[in-house]
Amino acid sequence: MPNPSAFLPGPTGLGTSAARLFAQPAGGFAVPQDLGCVPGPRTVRQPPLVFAQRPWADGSMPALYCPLAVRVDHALGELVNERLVEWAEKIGLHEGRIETFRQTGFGHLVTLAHPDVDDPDRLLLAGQMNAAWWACDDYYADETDLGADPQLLASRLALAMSALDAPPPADEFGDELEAQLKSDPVLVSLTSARDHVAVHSTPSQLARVNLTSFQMWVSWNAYGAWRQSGEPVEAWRYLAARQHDSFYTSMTLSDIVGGYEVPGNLFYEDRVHRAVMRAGTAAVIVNDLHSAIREAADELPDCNIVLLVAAERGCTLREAAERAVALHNDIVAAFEADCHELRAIPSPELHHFLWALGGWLGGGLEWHGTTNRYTTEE
Ligand SMILES: CC(C)=CCC/C(C)=C(\C)COP(=O)(O)OP(=O)(O)O
Repeated sequence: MPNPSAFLPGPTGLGTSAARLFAQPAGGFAVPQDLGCVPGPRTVRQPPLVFAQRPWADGSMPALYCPLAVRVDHALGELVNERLVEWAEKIGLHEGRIETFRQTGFGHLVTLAHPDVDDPDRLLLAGQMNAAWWACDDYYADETDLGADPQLLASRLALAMSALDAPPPADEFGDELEAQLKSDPVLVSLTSARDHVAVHSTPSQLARVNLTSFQMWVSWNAYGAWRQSGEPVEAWRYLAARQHDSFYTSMTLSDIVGGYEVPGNLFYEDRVHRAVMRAGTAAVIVNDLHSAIREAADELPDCNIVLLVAAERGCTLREAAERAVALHNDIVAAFEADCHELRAIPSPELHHFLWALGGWLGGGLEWHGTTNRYTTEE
């Protein structure tokens, strides 16, 4: 892969020298006490992240400042993707659309996004969880021709919560719920993916995945309400909701897939939380940039930062996309600075996790540029 920084000018602010993340721990603030850090070296593959100006789409847009993909292993991605397709077929997810699902390549996404992990089974759990979230997104929230309906959204998402976190038995009421949960492949996919996550996670990590899903769905309910009322949505309001509806959700899997745990009190420590949110938001702006055209085509267009900025400012889609790129780049530069600052916290798990977020950013951009999800019509 060519190094884009070789032919594109680098940014003038943060990260310009930055080819090497984590080379120099920064000091300057007190190390929090009692955060449950587990000291000690880890022997995992973590080559230094290389932040660079990366061309995207047809190369005519301003570059995205983002780590390079750490690992591009097509054969491993294909293996994970085929296992994911087998799983989807078994539970009836995407019936009649399985070839489209195969081509979307979520197995490739997770292989790119978790570059520290070679184990196909651990990558599969990420593929299953992401595929299940995306199935909710497509069938419940976004794709009108797949049955998404804003009037049904909140009720469907309430059941999705039960699919991830089933209530205790409640006599005949519980039986009815169980029958419902088994009747919809989207819900089955959530339960099945969650069960696989549970095999590899601590109770606290599993609860983190559940609760992060639920907070994401609150934002989806807001989008559903906006679609129903037809009220104009300001870009700032959308971005605020997007914070909890971002690839932050996917990134909560990174330590589970990697076989370690960022302790809860560290994961939710303010500065760490902000860094993780920045990474999730930057990654999802990449998604909005790639999906703007497809989302505009739905009869009930989806919220998307490019479309909203264009509508709000009366500018062209290209100008709006340029604004989104600039925002993305600022957020990634701030994330990069966070990573340097957080080196001062003596937790190998945290350092691994921050590295993994950078890996996710790099792999996520790679996948968005290669999947056919945003380029082909069904
Ligand atoms: C975490 C996860 C995979 C959730 C699915 C929904 C989500 C946050 C995205 C994939 C990004 O949002 P969007 O709905 O715009 O995604 P698509 O453009 O439909 O792929």
